[in-house]
Amino acid sequence: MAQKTYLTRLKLTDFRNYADVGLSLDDRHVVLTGDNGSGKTNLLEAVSFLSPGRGLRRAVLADVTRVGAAGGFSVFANLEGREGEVAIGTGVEAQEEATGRRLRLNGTPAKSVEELTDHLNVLWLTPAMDGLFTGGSSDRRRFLDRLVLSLDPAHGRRAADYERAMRSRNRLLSEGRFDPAWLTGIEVQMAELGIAMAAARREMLDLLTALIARSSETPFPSPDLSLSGFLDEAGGKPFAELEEDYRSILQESRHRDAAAGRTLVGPHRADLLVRHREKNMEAERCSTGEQKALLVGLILAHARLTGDMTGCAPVLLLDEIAAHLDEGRRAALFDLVHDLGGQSFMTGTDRAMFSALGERAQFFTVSQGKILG
Ligand SMILES: Nc1ncnc2c1ncn2[C@@H]1O[C@H](COP(=O)(O)OP(=O)(O)OP(=O)(O)O)[C@@H](O)[C@H]1O
Repeated sequence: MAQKTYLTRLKLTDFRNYADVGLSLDDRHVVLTGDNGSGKTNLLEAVSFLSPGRGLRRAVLADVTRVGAAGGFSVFANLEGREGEVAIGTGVEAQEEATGRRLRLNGTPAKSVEELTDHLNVLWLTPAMDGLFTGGSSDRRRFLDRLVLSLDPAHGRRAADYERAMRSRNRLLSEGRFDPAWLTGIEVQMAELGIAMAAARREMLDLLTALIARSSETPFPSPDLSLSGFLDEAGGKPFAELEEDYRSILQESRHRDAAAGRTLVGPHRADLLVRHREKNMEAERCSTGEQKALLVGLILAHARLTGDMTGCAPVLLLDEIAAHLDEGRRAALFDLVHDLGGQSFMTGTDRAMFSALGERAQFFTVSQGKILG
């Protein structure tokens, strides 16, 4: 059984519609109910700031600070983390909003937000992700990379370095500076990073596929997962060969890329393909309800994999998860979430929808930026 990581306290200052709120928690799941616009998703977003990145809304920091506040916001959390008790503080001061948020661990400034993953993993499912299968490939790629990140924290750095190298190559090509030594240097770096990124994605999907194959049946369909759009014929080729393949593709496509104004081949063009296994149908052709169920199945499988691989069950943020499920499916979902062994935060407008959780959850009512017990 994976170790449980859980929040024991959360305090928000000038965060979205919260001026100043504190919440004391035990290790059970957290159910937040309240009217539309009361602040439920905002609270989940605050918890998502306990992981690297821009949180579950991919927010611009300036939008997070409460309208009307003097400037800046903060999120403080105490948690029982992977390495024991830890106090996490993150936020920005008024004048820093453009530069990125600060992070303190036990009162000491952290070197980078990646250090958060030493203490916990936070995963989420929100209604904004409902269009994942029908929308553009960049959303699926971002989704895929977040899945990888929870198992392989170095993936974020690799992807950022790859993007940076690609941007410098694009700049050189667009300026017509075909300096072979310079371009080759960048392309070697892109090949190394790009193949490492592709390999990390593939490895995560292989692990997830194996986990799904050995899981017992649930009311949520099994997703079949694959990648396309970058070195699709790679098969079991060794890394060094793949790097050389990609490097020579880059070299040969300099003029084509210069004309296109972008790099046409690379892991930044890959796509996550999802199929509904039982129906043998692409996810984008499934009904809205089936797509949601597939996504739930995928997130739960990934949460389990994260627990298995890291030894720590993730904190799971499930926004409006119960809304469209019948009573039986809702109860089954709660059992599956509980079996993951972690602390989950769930939101909805109606407390009665969560009654099947019983004593497994602590309940709060959210009202106009206030939290009532
Ligand atoms: N920076 C901000 N300052 C003040 N209020 C904000 C800020 N950003 C968002 N809000 C407000 O916060 C309110 C609560 O939003 P939130 O998305 O948390 O609601 P919710 O309870 O999840 O509602 P729903 O059930 O409709 O999803 C919204 O009315 C929104 O306008």
